[in-house]
Amino acid sequence: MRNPVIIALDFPGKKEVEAFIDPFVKQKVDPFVKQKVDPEEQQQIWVKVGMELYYQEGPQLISFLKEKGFRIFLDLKLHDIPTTVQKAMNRIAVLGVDMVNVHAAGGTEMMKRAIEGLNSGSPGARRPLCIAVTQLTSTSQEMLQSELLIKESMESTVSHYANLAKESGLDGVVCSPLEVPHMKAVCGEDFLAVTPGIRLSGDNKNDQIRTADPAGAKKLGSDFIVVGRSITGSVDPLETYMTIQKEWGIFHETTNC
Ligand SMILES: O=C(O)c1cc(=O)[nH]c(=O)n1[C@@H]1O[C@H](COP(=O)(O)O)[C@@H](O)[C@H]1O
Repeated sequence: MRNPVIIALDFPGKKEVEAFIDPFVKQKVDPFVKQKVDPEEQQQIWVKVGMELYYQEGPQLISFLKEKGFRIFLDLKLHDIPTTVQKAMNRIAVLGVDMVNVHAAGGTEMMKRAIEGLNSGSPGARRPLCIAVTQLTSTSQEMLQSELLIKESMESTVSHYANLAKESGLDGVVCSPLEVPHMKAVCGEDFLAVTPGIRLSGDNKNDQIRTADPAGAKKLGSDFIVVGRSITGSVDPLETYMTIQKEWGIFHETTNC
């Protein structure tokens, strides 16, 4: 079964989140919207809570979203010395979120200790998936070379960071859909590719550089797509979510449509 689209809740506070999720909750929308499916097969909607929202609302917002039945990717992109990251991950695990992330640039020791922190904070429970940001989707090949002084291609750099993440015991990486085939060839099909930088054709790219549309991301092998402004900034977010789910292929693999 495909993973549903992850909606990036990039809002300043809970008030805006409540207004946004209201139609989703009211219609009890699931990723197979408008299709009759066996309730057993229904999946929960995934949302991503990032720095802006979490720094404003804190752990209470996570409890609120969990009570509403959402699955949660807590995107705080940890990047610090290993001990600090381990201790922070122990606290994050206690929140009971489904997915968390670090920057692979923190190195293998930091990533291993992130997993240790998550394990120690999830006794008896399944630890959250932990993925590593390889290169932000706002970084261009030109920036990679001129600002970060990385001479390799974007694809090789992403795959190298992904390999370090795999060696450190992580579950996958964040990259753009464009690097997924190379990354999977290096790390294997089972190593997760979570890909932001998703735009519908005609959408403003804003600050994203390495982008693809949902169908393109599917073709390139992404496991999860993360979509923010294309949904949150649209006139009818629920309708746009459904359109993206369809392009992403949810219907295709679960119904006869
Ligand atoms: O880790 C992330 O989620 C992330 C990594 C990355 O390389 N690029 C990236 O855009 N993101 C996040 O994905 C979301 C993309 O939002 P939109 O550009 O509005 O679709 C934002 O919340 C970003 O913080």
